Amino acid sequence: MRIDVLTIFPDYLAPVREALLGKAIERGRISVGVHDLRDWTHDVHRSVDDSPYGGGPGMVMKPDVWGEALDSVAAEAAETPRLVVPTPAGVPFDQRTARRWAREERLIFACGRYEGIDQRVIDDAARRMPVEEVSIGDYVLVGGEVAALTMIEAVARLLPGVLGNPASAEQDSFSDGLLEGPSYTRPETWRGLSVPDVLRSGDHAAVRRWRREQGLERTLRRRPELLDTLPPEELDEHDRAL
Ligand SMILES: NCc1ccc(-c2ccccc2)nc1
Repeated sequence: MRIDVLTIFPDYLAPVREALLGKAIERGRISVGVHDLRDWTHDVHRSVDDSPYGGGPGMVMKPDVWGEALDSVAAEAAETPRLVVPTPAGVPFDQRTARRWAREERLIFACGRYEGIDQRVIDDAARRMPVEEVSIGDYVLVGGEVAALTMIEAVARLLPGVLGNPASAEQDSFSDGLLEGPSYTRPETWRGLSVPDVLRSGDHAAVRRWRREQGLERTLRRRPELLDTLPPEELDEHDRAL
């Protein structure tokens, strides 16, 4: 998969080259291009924003600069990219979306700053490629870079050869629609707290049952709404009895 990021703060994306994702890039599992939007300005001040039509606080990012930048980055490879625009006004990002995007050949993340990007940039891009305006939560950041980094990590970890142990991607929270239960490791007792006996019993069926019950109880307590969207076959009568 090729991922491109357009931003006026390219250094904000430096963490993508660290640790696990950095290894995946070195191994060629993904390639990540980070581009400075100002490279597509033509004025001496390299300006990327202007005052909003209709008045109001803050500035809006200029369509002409974004249009040229997106045309140029999209043309860098043959495949039609999917354009992702992080915004507080977007559709909520979730694990389903991460799994869907993990099947894409190319993603481009357009990181806005200020009050956001002139809407015509998105409308024009949608004539040539799929575009998704996506939110990672109901809060406002100062720009889209942190959101892009978050979504890049959520997608990249699902790609073959990125995670050391692919099984953990299958078993992590949300993979079966439930939250993950608690985890434990040595020592067996720590500050007077002991590991649940079942996990040391060697009874793998019992461990599986216990972990599912823990996930269900945690989901019921912390995110009951997730149970509404669970496919009916996901919950057997034992689960429902909890
Ligand atoms: N859903 C989180 C999120 C995503 C993007 C932004 C943002 C803020 C300012 C300018 C451009 C994007 N804020 C919050």
